[in-house]
Amino acid sequence: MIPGVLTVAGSDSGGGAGIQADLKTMLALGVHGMSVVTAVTAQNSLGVQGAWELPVEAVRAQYRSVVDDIGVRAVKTGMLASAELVEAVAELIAETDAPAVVDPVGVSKHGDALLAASALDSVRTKLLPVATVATPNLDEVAQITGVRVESEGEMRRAAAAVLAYGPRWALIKGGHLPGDAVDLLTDGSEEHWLRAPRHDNRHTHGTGCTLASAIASQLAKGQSVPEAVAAAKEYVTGAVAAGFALGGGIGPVDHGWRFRAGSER
Ligand SMILES: Nc1ncnc2c1ncn2[C@@H]1O[C@H](COP(=O)(O)OP(=O)(O)OP(=O)(O)O)[C@@H](O)[C@H]1O
Ligand SMILES: Cc1ncc(COP(=O)(O)O)c(N)n1
Repeated sequence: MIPGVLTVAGSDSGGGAGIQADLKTMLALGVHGMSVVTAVTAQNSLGVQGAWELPVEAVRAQYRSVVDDIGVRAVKTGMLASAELVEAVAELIAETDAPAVVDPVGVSKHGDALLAASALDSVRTKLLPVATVATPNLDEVAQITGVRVESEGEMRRAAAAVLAYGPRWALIKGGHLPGDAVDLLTDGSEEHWLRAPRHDNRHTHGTGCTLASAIASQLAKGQSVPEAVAAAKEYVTGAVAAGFALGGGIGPVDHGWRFRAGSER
């Protein structure tokens, strides 16, 4: 049976991040991708030109349609836009018997807000406690916990601050630090450092969404959290290496890099 994975996230019209990145990642990793759209963005390689949230009822209905009939082996969350949506999604996850990967998306690569400032408290107190793995980048760590990380050594303190809100595991993404692309995965007792060479490629739109969806896909296939994160890191590293120009700004990572390996693009 092909395991089903559900993404609860915003739509990126440019196809590089959000729901579109999630579904492409799921296809590439051999699971059946399903989606709950929380918001629609008008977005391209230059930034986010507009964003519209869906009513909470529309989000609940999509989620229930999928879970009640088809069932899910893992859930991934991305852009949730408002406190109301964060709380509704946290309640739905709490009722679901499947691991949840929470990417607490705050701002886009271009600095456009994808989460209201008034929703931060709901992320801390409602969403993080139901996460199996939380995957904040360093800006999100600072917003959520107040801990500012400027070197690899400080990532441990950031992880402890995130774990204090209750996720089972924290994956602190060091993609924004100079040097190797280093992430720290920990549950407070085990510690796994994931290190990959930094690819000098500006076309990295969608890295965070891709990594979180890849983790959810691997969990759905039955891997443990450390195994799933290691496999997801390898997938996102290849996708960043193959990221390509599209439009006039930051292009997307290549979700199909493994299909294209050895063939002409
Ligand atoms: N230039 C790069 N080369 C290799 N890996 C990278 C690069 N940039 C980011 N990564 C990796 O991509 C994953 C996502 O990390 P990042 O910190 O970029 O997340 P994010 O900030 O949520 O994404 P985004 O910056 O797209 O919003 C991490 O595993 C990170 O180490
Ligand atoms: C709808 C939507 N969701 C999320 C992101 C962040 O993207 P990422 O952190 O993967 O680059 C985005 N730009 N747009």
